[in-house]
Formats: sequence, structure tokens, C-alpha cells
Amino acid sequence: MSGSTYGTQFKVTTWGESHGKAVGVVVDGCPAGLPLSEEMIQSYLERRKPGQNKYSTPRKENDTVVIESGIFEGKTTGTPISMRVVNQTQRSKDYSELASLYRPGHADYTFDQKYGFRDYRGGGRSSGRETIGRVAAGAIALELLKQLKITVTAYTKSIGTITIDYSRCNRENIEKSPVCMPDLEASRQAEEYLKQQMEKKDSTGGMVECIITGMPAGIGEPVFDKLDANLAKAVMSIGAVKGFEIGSGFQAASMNGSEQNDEFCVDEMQRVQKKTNYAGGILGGISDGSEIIFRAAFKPTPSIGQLQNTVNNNGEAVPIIVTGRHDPIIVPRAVVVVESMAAITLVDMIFQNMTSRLDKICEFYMK
Ligand SMILES: Cc1cc2nc3c(=O)[nH]c(=O)nc-3n(C[C@H](O)[C@H](O)[C@H](O)COP(=O)(O)O)c2cc1C
Ligand SMILES: C=C(O[C@@H]1CC(C(=O)O)=C[C@@H](OP(=O)(O)O)[C@H]1O)C(=O)O
Repeated sequence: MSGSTYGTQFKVTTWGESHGKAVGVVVDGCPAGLPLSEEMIQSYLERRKPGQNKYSTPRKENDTVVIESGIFEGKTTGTPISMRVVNQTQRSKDYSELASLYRPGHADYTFDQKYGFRDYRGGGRSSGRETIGRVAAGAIALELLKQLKITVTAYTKSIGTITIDYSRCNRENIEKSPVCMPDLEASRQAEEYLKQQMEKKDSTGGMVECIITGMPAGIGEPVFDKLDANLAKAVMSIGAVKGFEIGSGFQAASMNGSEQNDEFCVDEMQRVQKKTNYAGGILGGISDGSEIIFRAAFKPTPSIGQLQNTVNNNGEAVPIIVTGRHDPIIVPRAVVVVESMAAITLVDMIFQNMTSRLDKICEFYMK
């Protein structure tokens, strides 16, 4: 199966299935000399881990990472970094009835159509568990970005009908909120809303917003590898993401040029700035030096305990009630996955940019 690798200079290949022996990732293209340890990677994986609270799947896993290669004396060596997390609490009997049924909203039917054969125990490669590899690789990318003073911060913007109010937001609240909202009042309302949906055995969707600071102007490769195009691809490749927007996003369609255009100005240090940021920090596919801001819409978790209609692999209409351990909402656990995919994209594009100017290449090699 192709399609498991993302990136060109900073290459990330995830592997493994939800009910297989293990899941993991190989990262190729990380420069030598980055301080890195299992503890550092683990701190990111803890934010994604299943079974964290009542709004996440009851499947409990330690998700303990083992780094198999690419590190010596606490630093990266420049060679491929392989990381592995063993699956410990698979309960494959939950899936025995689903062997011949197609869950509405999940990837069972399309995998059968594509391969003619599927490991029906869990979501396989389309399980949320695949995102462990993304977060482990993203941790490395985020550590690299720290060296460049670039920050990537994602949080829950909305859950169902509840949206954060920016006047009440504080970044420190994100980790205090069980649903990763920077607005604790919205977080409390979202918890109420989630409880109501969970009582009805229903799931809920929501939106993740991500803000990138410190990104220099000039990063992005016209025309097919524009920074916004690659961010969209990276984020849309996360399971359950149904929409991506940057800056004013879909609202741009109802704005006028006089509103949407960000006027340029010069600050007291004679640096070019923008008065507003409807562009979301990217113009012509190239970072413009201001904050990059984007949003990802997540659909509600497809596996729900309500009675639904489906068909089996003989084409017969059958009722289905999905049992097993599922996330009532995906969004809070996906926040760090969004940060990770953004960071991987930024690092890959910063590395690609290193060949864009002869003067910089000469500066580097003629020293
Ligand atoms: C972090 C994360 C956790 C997820 N948890 C579940 C889950 O518990 N149950 C489920 O049915 N789908 C879950 N999903 C969603 C499925 O992976 C996704 O819907 C499926 O791959 C089909 O892909 P699509 O929704 O993009 O079409 C999760 C996704 C992510 C990213
Ligand atoms: C275990 C995780 O989430 C899983 C994501 C998932 C799915 O279909 O995406 C289905 C459930 O797992 P299982 O395959 O055991 O039914 C979730 O618990 C995880 O993300 O680590």
C-alpha cells in the first residue's frame, strides 16, 4: 500500500494497525545534533493517548514509545529515527460481528472495495491509532521548530454548537480544559453538551484552530507545493477531517476586496508588516512573516451505539449497533495531531527552502 509517507526532505512514514502488534513511524531527514529522548517524545504522546477522561475512548493504552534508531548520546545522528509503540489492550472480539458489516461513516466498505480483503479487527490503518506515528514524528518537528523560535499552538475552537469566545481565552486554559478549549466557560458548556449527546449514544464533531508564530517570510514552493496547499493536505490526511480553512477561509467568499486585502505598512524598525491578517499568514503560497492561522473541521466519530441501517458484504440490508470502545468526540485528542502535522509540514518546507537563493547558498558554503 503506498501513501504511508509524507514529506520530501523531512520524510515521515507511519506504519501499523490498531489491533496489530504495534504502531510506529520512521522519520528520515532529521539533521544531526537535535537533543532528543524518549521522555520528550512521550510528553507529546500523553496528550493524544486514549482513555484520558470521560470524553475519550475507554480503551486504555500506555502508549509508551521506544526509540529504535537514530539517537546517540541524547542527540539525533542524522540517520533514520524509528519509533515504536506496542498495542497492549486490543479487544478484537468487539469487531467479530463487523467482519461482514460496513459501519456507516467508517472506512470498512472502501477498504474492502480497494483491497478485496481487510483486517476487520479495529479500524486498521484508518484507525485514530495511526496518529501515534504522526505525533511521535511531530514531536521531533516541534523540537526542531523550537530551535528556530517558531511556535505551533492548536486548541479546540468549537464542539457541536459551542464556540469559544476570544475575550475569555487564555492559552494556559488549554491544558486545564478536559476538551482543550482556551475558554473555560465554553469548555464547561461543551462538557454539558457532550454529556447530553453521550446519553443519546451519539457522537459530536468540532473544530480545531491552530496558530503558528515566528515563521519567517519566504517559505513555500509555488506552484504545487504552496505552504497553504501542503498544510491542507497534511491536515486533511488526518482521519475524520472534513474541512480546512486558512485566515478568513470560507468567509472570504462573502467579503469585498477592500475588506479582505491586508494593507501593508512599515513598523518603527522599518520592517514590512500587515495591518490585518485575513490572508492567514500566507500569500501566493509563501509565508508572509505574520501569524499563520488555520482551522480544521472534524466530523463526529462514526462508530456510535445507536441503531443504524447498513449492508453486509453479501449486499443484504442489515441493522447495525456498533459496540466497542469509541471516542464520543475526536477533537480534543486530535489537537496535538493537528499541531504535529503542521510542524512536520513547516520543517519540510523550511528544509526545501534552503535551495531557493544562490546568495544564501554562497553565504553558507563560502564561509
Ligand atoms: C485521534 C482520532 C481518534 C479517532 N477515534 C475514533 C473512534 O474511536 N471510533 C471511530 O469510529 N472513529 C474514530 N476516528 C475516526 C476514524 O479514524 C475516521 O473516521 C475513519 O478513518 C474514516 O475516515 P474519514 O472519516 O476521514 O472518512 C478517530 C480519528 C482520530 C484522528
Ligand atoms: C485506541 C485509540 O482510538 C481508537 C480509534 C478507533 C478508530 O476507529 O479510529 C477506534 C477505537 O479503537 P478500537 O480499534 O480498539 O475499537 C478507539 O479506541 C487510539 O487512538 O489510540
